[in-house]
This record gives sequence, structure tokens and C-alpha cells, in this order.
Amino acid sequence: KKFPPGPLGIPILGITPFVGSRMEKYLASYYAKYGGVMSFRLATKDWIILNDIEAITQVCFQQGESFSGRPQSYLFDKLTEGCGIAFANGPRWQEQRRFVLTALKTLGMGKKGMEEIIKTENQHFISVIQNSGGKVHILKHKKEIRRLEANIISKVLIGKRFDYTDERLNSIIDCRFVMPTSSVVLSLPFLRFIPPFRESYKKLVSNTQHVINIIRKLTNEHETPDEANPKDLTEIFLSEIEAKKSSHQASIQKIQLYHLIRDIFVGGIDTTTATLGWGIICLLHYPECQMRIQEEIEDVIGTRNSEPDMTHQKHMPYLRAFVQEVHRYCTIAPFSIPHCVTEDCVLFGYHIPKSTPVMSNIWRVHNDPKYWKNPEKFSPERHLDLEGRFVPSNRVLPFAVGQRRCVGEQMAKVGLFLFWASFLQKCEIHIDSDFGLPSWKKEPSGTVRSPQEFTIKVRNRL
Ligand code: HEM
Repeated sequence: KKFPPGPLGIPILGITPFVGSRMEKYLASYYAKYGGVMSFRLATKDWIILNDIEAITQVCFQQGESFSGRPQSYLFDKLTEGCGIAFANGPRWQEQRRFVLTALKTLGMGKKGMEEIIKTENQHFISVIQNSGGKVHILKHKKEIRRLEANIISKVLIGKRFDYTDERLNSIIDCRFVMPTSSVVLSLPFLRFIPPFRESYKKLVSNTQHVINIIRKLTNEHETPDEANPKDLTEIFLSEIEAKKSSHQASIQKIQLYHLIRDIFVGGIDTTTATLGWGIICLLHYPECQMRIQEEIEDVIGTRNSEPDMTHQKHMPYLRAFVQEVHRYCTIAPFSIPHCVTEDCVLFGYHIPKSTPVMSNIWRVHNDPKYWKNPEKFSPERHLDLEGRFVPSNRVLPFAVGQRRCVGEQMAKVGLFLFWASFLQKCEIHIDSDFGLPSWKKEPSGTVRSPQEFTIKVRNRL
């Protein structure tokens, strides 16, 4: 009786036929009628949507424990064998999360260790562009940026980088949580038996298994971890399970490690590539931004010999404002990743039964007209004060908030800053006249809102 209100939809399908390609906009349109907490029916399930920052803050901070679950799904259970972190629940998730956060800290997350890995990979990426023959490199954003991001994460997880032509790297960058058409199987699992969903589902299962096999082989190279001085997450994990008595327990733990690594690869590669891809599109649509960032780089870092590092960040308000505006304007995870309620609870007087799935409408927070002037306009300047200083905003939430917030946040922040600072120091980007100006349209499906494939021209600056 006291379930939050919301649009009714139609039997069996719920609101599915009405949402269109921007579900976040559709659900935001009900804010005036229902306020910050509403419900809707998608296929056979009732969902809760948190449509403003007050509801999101309440759920993530005051009632974090009760809202920290992930909805159960046949598809994810099958793919993850009940392991991993991103779709795990209960004590297993807590254990994995604690492990990842501690391991990343040990490995220097957000500090020099991480910075060095990112800088080295950026150099590889830029040198491939600069040495690609002529003065102009045609950059195919998805493949090339995904390889850069995968190598950064791989170095942290397995202590290994791959040559860009290595087939294993290409398999890792092709791995997804869901693929076009198989995402429907999430809500309606019986569709996995019916074409065309069946083929897509089978492909997803076999790709996942293939990547798990690659990870298995790679981690086996770490049979004798250096406990005192671990170089990567795998070594820390293996040191921990070495202490486990029974070999049966150790082999279960190893499967956990493979899925943990895969989850972090998929979670980290998709998100950072989409964020950088949208950033490139913003620079092409608003060329004055590229000029302003390059002027700032010249003033603060210089154009030759000096390499960008994190100490430069505090002197570069415009670049920071640009990064924050890309997060806001492009909102790559409009609903974050869905949560679910772990126990019956009460939210703003509404009763929410255990296992109800919950989504945060981050897109609406990023476009709330009460807070953002002309939210539909791309404007890094909105994040600068009158003296030109950068103003960090607690209403820009690309990594979400609360107990499930992104574990790679620090790494991503360092990665984004260093990418733009080093890439735009050495290169400038232009529209590829054969391709035209990249569109704002997103990929038709996926857990992350990614731009469609585009090519651009990259010219050397130095
Ligand atoms: C721009 C880059 C990134 C963005 C915007 C982003 C965003 C997010 C969001 C919105 C979530 C869901 C939070 C929630 O459920 O409330 C998440 C979870 C997660 N992210 Fe990220 N992420 C980024 C980069 C990374 C990187 C680089 C890594 C790893 C190296 C990573 C690993 C993960 C993992 C493992 C989770 C699942 C956490 C859990 O379920 O406890 N992410 N991320």
C-alpha cells in the first residue's frame, strides 16, 4: 500500500514501450508529479527510482547498508559463477570490496606508484600516434583508447602490459558486462532460448569464458608472490590464499580472483574510454576549449621536455573545470549501476520490500534546472568562480556515492587528468573530414553510455 507511486505502464511490459532511447529523461519528466522517490514497472518487476540529490544522499549515506545490494539476475549469475565484485552481494561482496580497496592502496592508488604506471602508458599511446608515419594520425577512438586503458589496469592487476597487437589485449578490450540484444535477457531470462537473443547471449558467455581463460593463464605466472613487496593485485591476492589450508578452498578463491580481475577490467575500460571519447567530442564541437586547455598547459607545464604530473593539477583550473563539465554533460552512467534493497525498509514514509531494485537518476542530478543554469549547454566556465578558480561540485556524481561507489575513482581521476594534460601537450585534435563531426548519439546498448565509434585527425604539436 505504501509503495512509492509512479506511471502505470501496460501489462507484462510495464513502461518499456514508452521510454524511448533516453530512459533517464523519461523518468526525470515525472519529477514534478512524484518528487524524488517514485516507482515504475519494467517487464515483470517494480523498480524504485531516486530522482533528486536529496533522495540519493538519504539512501546512500543515511540508509547505505539497506540499499547496498545488487539485483539478482540469471545472466550475471551465469557469467560470474557467483564471483567477482560488481554484481556480488552480501559478505562475499564486502570481502572482495575490502580486499580491492586495501590492495589498490598498497599499490599506491592516487599516489606516485599509480601515477608512474599511467604516465608510462600515456607515453606509449602518444608515441604510437607520433610515430605513425605522416604528420597526421587517424585515431579510431574506441580501439585505441580502450587499449591504453586496458594496459593501465592490467599493469595494476597483473603487473603486465601488452603490445598493442597482442590478441589477448584485443580479447580483453572486447569483453563487456552485456552486449546489444543480450541486455534484454537481463529482464527476461527466458529470451536466451529465442533468436536473435540466443546468439547474442551465447556470444557473451563464450567471450567471457575466453577472457577468464586468458586471465587464468596470466595469473598462473604469479605462483610465487613476493609477499613483502607485492607489485600487483594478483600477487597480493595469491599471498593471501597461500595461507589457506585446503587446496579446495584455494581453487575456489582462484576462480574468485579471475572474476574479480575481469570485473575490474570491464568496469574500468568501458567507463574511462567513454569519458575520454565524449571529452574528445566536446573538444571538437567547442574548439575554443582545446585552445584554452593548451594555453593553460603551456603556462603551467610548458611545451617541451617537462612532463605533466599531478602537482600541476592545482594550477590548472580550466582543465579541471573541463573534466568536471564532461562528467556532468555526458553522464556516462545515467543510472549508475542498479542497487537493490537488502531488507524491508522505509524511505521517506514509503515501504520498500526486500529485493526491490533501485536506480539513482544521476542524469537528472546533473541536469537539475534548479541548480544548473542552462543545463543543456556545455560550459566548463560554470565550474570556475569569478577569480577563475576551480569549484569542485558535490552535485557532479560520475562515480556515484555511498557503499557501492566506484572503487577505481582515484585511479580514474589521476588517469583523466594526466591523459588530457599529456595528450593535448603533445598533440592537437581535428575533425577527420572523411568522417565529419562526431555525433552526440550514444551506442544503442551497454551498461555505460558510450559514444558511437568515430575517427579524428591527430597532429603532432612538438
Ligand atoms: C571515468 C571513469 C569511471 C566512472 C565514471 C565510473 C563509474 C562507476 C559507477 C557509477 C559505479 C557504480 C556505483 C554504484 O553502484 O553505486 C562504478 C562501480 C565500479 N567501478 Fe567504476 N567508474 C570509472 C572508472 C573505474 C575504474 C578505472 C575502475 C577500476 C580500475 C573501476 C571499477 C569499478 C568497480 C569494480 C565497480 C563496482 C563496485 C562495487 O560494486 O562495489 N571504475 N563505477
